[in-house]
Amino acid sequence: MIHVQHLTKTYDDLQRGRFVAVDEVSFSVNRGEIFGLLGPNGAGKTTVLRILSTVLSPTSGIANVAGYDVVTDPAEVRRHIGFVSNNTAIYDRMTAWEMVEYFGRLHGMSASHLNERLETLFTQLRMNDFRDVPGAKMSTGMKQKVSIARAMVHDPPVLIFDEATLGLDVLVARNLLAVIRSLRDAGKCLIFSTHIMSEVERLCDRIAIMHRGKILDSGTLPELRDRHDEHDFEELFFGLLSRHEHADCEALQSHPDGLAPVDFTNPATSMEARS
Ligand SMILES: Nc1ncnc2c1ncn2[C@@H]1O[C@H](COP(=O)(O)OP(=O)(O)OP(=O)(O)O)[C@@H](O)[C@H]1O
Repeated sequence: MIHVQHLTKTYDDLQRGRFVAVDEVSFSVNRGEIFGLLGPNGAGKTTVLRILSTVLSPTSGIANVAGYDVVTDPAEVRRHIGFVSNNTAIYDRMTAWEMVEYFGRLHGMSASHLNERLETLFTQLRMNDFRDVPGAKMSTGMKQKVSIARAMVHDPPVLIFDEATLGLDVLVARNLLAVIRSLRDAGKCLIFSTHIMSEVERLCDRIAIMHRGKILDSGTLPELRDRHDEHDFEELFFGLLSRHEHADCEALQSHPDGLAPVDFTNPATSMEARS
């Protein structure tokens, strides 16, 4: 369903010059699978997901979604995906029902089909008790459900969740993870980015660990544990990042203006091992 090969994105940054945000990234995601992209802030997760959703174009490499290339067939790609992030704007004056209906109309759905779909979605996501509540009066949990419903209204086979649990309270985040699991069980292809280790541990069928634009390793949790001879996922993760830092550091030794290594024992480093 999703095939990414040697995907690279560079930005021309005023401060950093030519900056490689995504560096030769390759992975595939199948139907009925949750693929987790795990990495600290700035790893390049959002950039990959924005390329997959056709918002950004790649500098090089291939990204194919549901059989369509993101560069040559962006409209078809958009028809086959739904995108959920943590900062989707919710219109204050529209009710939950109106908002999801509006997005269905944007996808060109007929009135009768749309009505049927809304009934199914509102029941599936348990949104019926707030279908007439306007955006301004919604809780964070309600807003997140509206974001998911409008990403799913056209019933896309691929769903992309970019740091979707960020800022949600524990209960709402837990409900969201349950929704994602049920979508996987219904055969959807899901890609889920986060910096929270326990979320990928509990949710994802396969995991790619990203750092500074590169995938350092990927596989199922048992595969990763075996390969690194480390059962504790947190240890495994930080060990992998540290080894990458040291390798980078050695490569940069001849460059006096090279980047300093990140101290992963420093609490300011943005990773979370939420239980
Ligand atoms: N438009 C841009 N111009 C220059 N650099 C950018 C731009 N967008 C992103 N970057 C840089 O690319 C790198 C990857 O950013 P990206 O947002 O993809 O990371 P991320 O893993 O999603 O982290 P976060 O959770 O912080 O968003 C970062 O160093 C970021 O500063």
